[in-house]
Amino acid sequence: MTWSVSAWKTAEPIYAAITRMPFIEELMAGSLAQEKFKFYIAQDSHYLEHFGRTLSLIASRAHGKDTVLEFIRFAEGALVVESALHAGYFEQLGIADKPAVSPSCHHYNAFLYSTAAQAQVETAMAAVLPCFWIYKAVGDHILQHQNKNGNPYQQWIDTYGGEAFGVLVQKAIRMCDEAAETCTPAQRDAMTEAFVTACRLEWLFWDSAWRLEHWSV
Ligand SMILES: Cc1ncc(CO)c(N)n1
Repeated sequence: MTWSVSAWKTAEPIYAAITRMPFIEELMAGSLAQEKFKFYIAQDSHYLEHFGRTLSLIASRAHGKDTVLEFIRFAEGALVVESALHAGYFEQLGIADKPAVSPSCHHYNAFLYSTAAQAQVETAMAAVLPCFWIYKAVGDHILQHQNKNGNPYQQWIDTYGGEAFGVLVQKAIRMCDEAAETCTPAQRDAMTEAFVTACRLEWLFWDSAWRLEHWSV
């Protein structure tokens, strides 16, 4: 069994829980309160900036020029393409200034930075994989089950459920599998642990938007 198949199996209950989250169910129905989506998009624009920086840090540590180049392109995608999507939403939703980073957004980015900086690079690659794979799976899940009539969040759904994002996700999965082949069983376990933690943080990110999370002090 490839590393990615076994990692996904381990994380499957987390993915299943994500598809049942009220944030995702209401996004799919188009009934999600605009306030919650606004909170999500504003935090996600913080997230994507740091995610892009994390990807470039991984690029600099990757083995092999092809992997370096792929991660440079991923970083560019996160910073340029996705921030354009957000700029559109910022205008549409009337978000003037970015709010302070929420605790969960901070936590997720700090996990990615510390893993990218300190863990073995294969583990760092596994830590960023859910950012691709969970979004693709959620995008596909929504496209399959939704009623498309006038959903105000259709652009978001089409971005992650679409073909172009799917190609990137397949590349990210393949590079992790190739990296895992060079690892010992203990190193593969470390990759899986990082993957599962990031899946939990994906859950937390949506949950924090649903709760309009803020710092208590
Ligand atoms: C929190 C989060 N994870 C993953 C993605 C997809 O890149 C995103 N936009 N936001």
